[in-house]
Amino acid sequence: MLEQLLIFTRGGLILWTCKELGKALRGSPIDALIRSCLLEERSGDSSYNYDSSGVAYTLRWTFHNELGLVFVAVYQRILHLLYVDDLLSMMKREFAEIYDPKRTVYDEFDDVFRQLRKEAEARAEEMKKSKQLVKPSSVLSGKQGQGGNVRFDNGGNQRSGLAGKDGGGEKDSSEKGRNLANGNANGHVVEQSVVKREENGSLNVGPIDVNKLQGIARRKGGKKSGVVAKKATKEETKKNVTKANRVWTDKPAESKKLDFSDERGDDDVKVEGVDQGESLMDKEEIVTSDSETEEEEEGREDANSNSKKKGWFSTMFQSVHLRAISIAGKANLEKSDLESALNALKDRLMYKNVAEEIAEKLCESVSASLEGKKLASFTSVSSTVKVCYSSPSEFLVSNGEALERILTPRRSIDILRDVHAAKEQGRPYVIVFVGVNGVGKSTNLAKVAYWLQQHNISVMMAACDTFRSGAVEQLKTHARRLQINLFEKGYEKDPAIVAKEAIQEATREGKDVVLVDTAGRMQDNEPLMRALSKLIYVNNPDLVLFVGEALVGNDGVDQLSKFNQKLGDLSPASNARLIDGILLTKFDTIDDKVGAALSMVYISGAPVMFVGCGQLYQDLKKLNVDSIVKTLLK
Ligand SMILES: Nc1nc2c(ncn2[C@@H]2O[C@H](COP(=O)(O)OP(=O)(O)OP(=O)(O)O)[C@@H](O)[C@H]2O)c(=O)[nH]1
Repeated sequence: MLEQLLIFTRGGLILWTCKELGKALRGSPIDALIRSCLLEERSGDSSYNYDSSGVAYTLRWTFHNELGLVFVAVYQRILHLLYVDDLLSMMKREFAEIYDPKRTVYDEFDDVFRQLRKEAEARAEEMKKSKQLVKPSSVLSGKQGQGGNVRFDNGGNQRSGLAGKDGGGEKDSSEKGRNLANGNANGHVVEQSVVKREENGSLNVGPIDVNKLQGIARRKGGKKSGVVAKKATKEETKKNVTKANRVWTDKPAESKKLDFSDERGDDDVKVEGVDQGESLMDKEEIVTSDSETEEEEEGREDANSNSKKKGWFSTMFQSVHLRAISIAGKANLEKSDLESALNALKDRLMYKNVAEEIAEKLCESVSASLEGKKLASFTSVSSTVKVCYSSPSEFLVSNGEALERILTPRRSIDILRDVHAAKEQGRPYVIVFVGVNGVGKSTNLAKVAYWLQQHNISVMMAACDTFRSGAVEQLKTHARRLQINLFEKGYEKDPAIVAKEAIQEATREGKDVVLVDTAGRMQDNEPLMRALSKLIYVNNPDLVLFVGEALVGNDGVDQLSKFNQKLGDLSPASNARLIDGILLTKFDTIDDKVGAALSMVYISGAPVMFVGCGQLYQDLKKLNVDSIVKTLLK
C-alpha cells in the first residue's frame, strides 16, 4: 500500500500530492530524502530508506530533468511494491503533458493518477504471474523469440505476457509508452523477471531485484575497473609515489623533525594553514596534465576554446565528438547517450583514488540529473556535445555542485568555539583519536595539540593506547617536546578508565582540552572495536576524530564504514556515538590522488576537519574544498 505520492519542483514547490491516500506521513521522510539524497548527490541511488518515529519507509523517485520536476513515492518498507517505478514513470510522462510553470494546482491529475495506478497494479500482477511460470534460471539474451514466454523485438522492446496472450496482448503504438515492456534491451543479458523500462529507454528495475541487477552491473564494471586500477598503478609507479615502511621497535618513534621545542616562539614556526584556510596544495605543484596532445584536435572543434587551459574533460570532449554528432538530432538525452562520458568520469575519479563504489554512485547521480534534458539542434553540434559530454564536468565543477557539496560538511564543527563553550561549562573539551594501525594518530594528535597551544588553549594528552608497546613513550616524547601534561597509566589498563581518569584530572587542573590517543585497530577486530566503543560510551567525548591515510582508495571506505558500523553495533548505548570528523594524514605523499577525501566524506557524512601534510608540528591544515575538486577533475 502506498503511503504517499507527490510531485514537486526542484526548487521545492509541491505541485501535487495524492489526496486519496490521505495519510499523514510519520516523521519527515521527504525532508530526509531531500537532505540526505537529493542535495548530496546521491540521487543516483535506487531507493532511500527512512527509519524514524517508529516507522520504516522506502522512498523511490524519478526526475523529469527537462522540466525540473521530482516524483516521489513513499511506502512501508515491509511491502515490496513491484509497480512503483512503473507508476512513477507513467506519472512523469502524463504530468509533463499538463505541466505549466505558471500553475501551482493540478487537481485534474487526481483522475489521471487513479487510472495510472490501476494500470500499473494490473501489470505488476501480470508480471508476477508470468514470473511464476518462467523457470527461475531462465535468462534472456535479448534476442527475439526466446523460449516463447518473453521476447524482445528487433528494436529491443520486450513484449510482456505469456505465449497464449501474445497476439492479443500487443498494444498499439499510442500505448507503447505505457507498455511495461518498453525499452531497449541492446542485447544485454538480463534476468527477465523484473525488468521494465522507462519510456525514454532507460533501464528501470523493480524493487525486489534491484540488488541483483546492480550486482550484474557491478560485476561487469569490476573487470573494467581492474584494468583502470592496473593503469593507475603503472602511472603511480612512474611517479615514484611510495609509502615509507614503518619500522617497529620497542623504542619510542623519535622524529627529529618533530622536535621544535627549542624553536618554539620563533617566527618561522607558524600554523596559518589551519587558521587561514591556506590552499591545501598548489595545483600547479601537484597536478601533471594528462592531455598534452589534445590541443590540435580541440582547435578543430572549437576555435574559441583554444585559449582555455586543456584538462581531462576537454580530452573527453574530443574523443566522443563523433558519438555526439550521431545523437545530436535526438529530442532528449538518454542514459545510453551519456554512457561513455560517465564511464570516463568514473575511470577518472578512480584514477584519483576515489573508491569505485563512490565513483559509481556519483556517476549515477550525474546521469540522473542529465537524463531527459533536451538537446540542441543538429546544427549546433558543438553545444550539443557540451550538453552531452561536458555537462558532467560542468555539472560537477562550474555550478559549485556535486563534489563540492559532498566535501562541504553537513554540520560545521568549530573546535575553537566549542572549546570555549566547554570551558564556560567548567569542563575540558575532549577529542578521541581513532583509526587503524600506523596511520598517524599519535603524530597528528601532537600536531593538533600544537595548533591548540598556538591559540592559547591548555592541553592534556591521555595515553590510552595501553596495547602497543612503545605507544606511551611515543606520546611522552611529544608531550615533553611540546611541554604539555601527559596522563598515563602504562600498559594493559582499561583504556576507557584511563581516559576517564585523565578527564577528571584535566577538570581538576582546569585544562581546556584533553586529547585521547587510542590504540590502532583493524576495523574487523571485534574485541578491540568493542573496547573502543566502551571508551566512547563511558567518556562521551565532544569529538570522535577518525584518523585515516590519504593514500588509501577503496580500503579507506571500508575502514571508515566498518568503524562506524562497529561503533554503532557494539556500543552499549541505544543511540551510539559515531565518527564526527576526519583527519586525513600523509597528504604530502599522494601527489594528485586526492580521492580518499571524497570517498571518506561521502561514506560517513563526516567532514574532513584537518589534513596532515608532513612531519612537522605545523604540518596540519584545513581541507581546501575548491582545490580538491579542481584536482579531482583535472
Ligand atoms: N609524510 C607524512 N608522514 C606522517 C604524517 N603523519 C604521520 N606520519 C608518519 O606516519 C608514521 C606513523 O605515525 P604514528 O603517529 O606512529 O601512527 P599511529 O596511528 O599512532 O600508529 P599506531 O599507534 O601504531 O596505530 C610516523 O612515521 C609518522 O611520522 C603526515 O602527515 N605525513
